[in-house]
Amino acid sequence: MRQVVVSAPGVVKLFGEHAVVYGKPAIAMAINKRLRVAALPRSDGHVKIIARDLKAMGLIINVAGNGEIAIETEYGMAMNAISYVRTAIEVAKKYLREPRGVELDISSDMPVGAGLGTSAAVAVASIKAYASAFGYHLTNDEVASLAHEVEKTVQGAASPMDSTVSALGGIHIITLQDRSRLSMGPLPLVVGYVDRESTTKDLVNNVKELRARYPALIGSIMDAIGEAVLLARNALESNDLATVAELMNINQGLLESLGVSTGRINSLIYAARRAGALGAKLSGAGGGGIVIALAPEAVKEVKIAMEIAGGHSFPVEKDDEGARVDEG
Ligand SMILES: Nc1ncnc2c1ncn2[C@@H]1O[C@H](COP(=O)(O)OP(=O)(O)O)[C@@H](O)[C@H]1O
Ligand SMILES: C[C@@](O)(CCOP(=O)(O)O)CC(=O)O
Ligand SMILES: [Mg+2]
Repeated sequence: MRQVVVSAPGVVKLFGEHAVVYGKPAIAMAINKRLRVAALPRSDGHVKIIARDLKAMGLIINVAGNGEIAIETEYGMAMNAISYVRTAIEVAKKYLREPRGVELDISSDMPVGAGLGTSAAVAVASIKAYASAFGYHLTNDEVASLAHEVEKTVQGAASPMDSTVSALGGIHIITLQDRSRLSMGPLPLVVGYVDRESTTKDLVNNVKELRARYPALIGSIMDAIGEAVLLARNALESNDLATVAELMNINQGLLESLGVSTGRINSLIYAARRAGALGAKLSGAGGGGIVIALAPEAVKEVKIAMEIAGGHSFPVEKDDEGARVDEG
């Protein structure tokens, strides 16, 4: 029995979120913020999940007459919160054909459910940690496709974007069938974030409903997002940051028209642009959550401006390494 610790990076979506679910390309980058899963095999066959970053949901506290305290959380909410990890273990067990018990202890550098791809990172790290704890070596390609299965199962419709980039690291242009790693210089991004009320699953579903109501119109918006992604690829590869930033602003306008931006997100975006960001957009499913700002000359100013506008903020860089065994 040995403990194994695996980490996987978070993912910022530079271009193309939502439209990627409908077959358009998207560009996403692994960042230097990680989620870690320590896996320890158990001989009793039980799966125990210690999720240190999840907030207790629907807390029920019962204090008896004798002072004894019983604490519960609302069952359905707790099951939802843990659904990615549970499904990751189910998928890994099926793949390894040898169900075994494990204790998973999860901790993360990132806000949960804000657009940094933590659902994919937790699936990637849990699958790799579970397999490694029992002596199986899964390649990061295998982990990527298993984690995509997890995202599809829990989210409903899900692209392979976050699962691929978290497993492999670096920056990739991705479609439903294909991916290619981009080679480019450093990209100085500042993340700002506000709380997100909805999950990615709900936001993807909102866009699906909008598309069903206005198929041609939403189809053209998604075509335009796809076009922006292709232009952005060229700009990134030729290190033309001014064009990258301009395309980020255009992509933001298109996301706004898909109904996934919010007033608070827009406040951060405009604050970042006023403070010197060349481009800023929401990143991920939206509905709150994170904004990314490209500010080569004004990282500090943009960080402060987004904080004054009511967000939390931190700079991020590209991480070329994907999922890795850190210990064990
Ligand atoms: N540290 C964590 N521990 C356990 N589960 C996590 C953790 N981080 C994320 N998750 C899972 O991922 C879900 C958030 O996924 P999602 O709504 O897709 O947002 P995002 O992927 O942008 O962070 C959480 O509700 C939880 O199920
Ligand atoms: C909206 C979407 O394009 C990205 C969602 O990213 P996140 O879960 O918000 O980090 C959905 C997907 O690609 O599966
Ligand atoms: Mg997610």
